[in-house]
Amino acid sequence: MEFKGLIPCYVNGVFIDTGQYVNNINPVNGEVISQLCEATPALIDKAVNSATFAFKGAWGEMSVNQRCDLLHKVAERMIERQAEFIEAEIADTGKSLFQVETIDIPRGAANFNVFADMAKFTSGETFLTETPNGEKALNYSVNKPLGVVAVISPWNLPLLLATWKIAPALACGNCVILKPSEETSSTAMLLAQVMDEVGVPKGVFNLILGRGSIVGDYLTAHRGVDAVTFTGASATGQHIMRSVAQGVKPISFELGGKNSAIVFSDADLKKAIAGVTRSTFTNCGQVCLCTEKVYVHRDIAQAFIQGLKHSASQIKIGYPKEAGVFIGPLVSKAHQEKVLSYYQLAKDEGAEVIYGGGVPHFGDERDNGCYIEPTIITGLDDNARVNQEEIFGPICHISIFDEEDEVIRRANNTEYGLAAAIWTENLSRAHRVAPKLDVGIVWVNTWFLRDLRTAFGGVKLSGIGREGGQHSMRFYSEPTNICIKI
Ligand SMILES: NC(=O)c1ccc[n+]([C@@H]2O[C@H](COP(=O)([O-])OP(=O)(O)OC[C@H]3O[C@@H](n4cnc5c(N)ncnc54)[C@H](O)[C@@H]3O)[C@@H](O)[C@H]2O)c1
Ligand SMILES: N/C(=C\C=C\C=O)C(=O)O
Repeated sequence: MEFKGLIPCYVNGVFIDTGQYVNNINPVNGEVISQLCEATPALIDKAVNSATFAFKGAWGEMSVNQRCDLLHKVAERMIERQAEFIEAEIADTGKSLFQVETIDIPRGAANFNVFADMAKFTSGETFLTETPNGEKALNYSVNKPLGVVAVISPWNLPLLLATWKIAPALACGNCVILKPSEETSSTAMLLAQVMDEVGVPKGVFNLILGRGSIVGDYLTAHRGVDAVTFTGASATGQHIMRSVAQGVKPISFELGGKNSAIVFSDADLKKAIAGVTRSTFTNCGQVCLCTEKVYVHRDIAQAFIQGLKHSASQIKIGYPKEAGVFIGPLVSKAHQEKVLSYYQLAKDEGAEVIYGGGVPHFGDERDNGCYIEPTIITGLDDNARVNQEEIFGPICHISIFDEEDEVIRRANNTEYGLAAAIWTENLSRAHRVAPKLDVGIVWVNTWFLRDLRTAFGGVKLSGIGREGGQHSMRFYSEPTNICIKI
């Protein structure tokens, strides 16, 4: 069935035009490029029933090796079709070709390979028990899947963040219902096609599309959903927590951040400038791990600030496929307005704008898009709203510090706790400072360098739980301990 210009849902192995639509906008020029088919409550019920049936049937009866072989086939087919995935991701997000072909799509496929391998080597535990009164027993555990898992993903790294959850959930034997962001559903539809092509049994993977406040809400509260894994804003996470409370369902949350980069006087200045440029402006600042607060030691502050300003001025903004373009537009008009409101707030709060602060003028269709200038500001107090609230755009505030204990306290002065980056050539200092930062992830002399076996997630308003490696295996399964008297 051809869905010209439509992005259909995918339920129980069938692509479905629901007859109610949400526009999909190209953030480069503001034009409608397609329409996603918004799921109805009846279709969501059908998705939950199909997933439950598959969980108890074809998928539940499949061996780990058979399941994981299929997931490797999904990754293989995604790579075969990567050109289509690249086109779709760029159409929805406007992000640069460089980013999509080096991060978004390769990681989308890698997530399936890594967790398919991991599931084959994940075991239970065994204990031979001898009690004080001489009884003996064998204790062993078996890991069982949760059942039907709702995956709700954001618009900033659409394919990467959806498959970061789908892959381990399926590898552990669960069935999945994916609700991607209504801003970026195209690669999710391609993923459904790939699942269909490689023969993932119907009902194992389902795709329901539409607005989070309507479709997402109905899904998370659904009695037939056994667990929810969510990546998105902290406020949305709070709402979902209330929805799942009734059923006391397992939740895994990757939420917002207000991340610091700390540049010590003994940093390699060139590396630090390049690193903070990447950590602030990658994906137009739309990565939960991005830096929005920079603390630089007084001794190198002026050199660092001039260097970062020059580095920001070299960033090429433009069409996604234009040679040398590092960043494109923000994802939507609404998000552009949100980020611009923080640019204005910073000025109202008395910030000094070192670089940027507005909207680039192209003199063509891009002026109808959602572009924004990379921006560097300074001069605000740590407790200013701009230094406390997540902006999720290409902006950082630079503060100067003198002492190590001072900067640790200031970097921790936030309700979030996701990530931080430390720049220092003194590794004793790095090992001393990193554990004192109240975050889930610390990078030293690098940023966003990822080993998928490591714990990924945050504390405080940045999330609940960890995913990655065995952390994912543990979240997407439940152990049953069995005690046999000997
Ligand atoms: N910690 C991380 O790994 C991580 C990664 C990416 C984005 N984020 C955060 O996500 C935010 C930006 O992404 P966003 O705007 O898509 O977030 P969002 O919370 O608005 O939306 C995320 C997803 O939740 C859905 N949703 C919205 N309201 C819902 C509801 N009431 N019930 C169920 N689902 C609902 C949306 O449709 C979307 O699919 C930022 O705060 C960013 O920090 C965090
Ligand atoms: N979860 C991951 C990245 C999250 C990025 C947030 O925007 C990852 O790299 O696995």
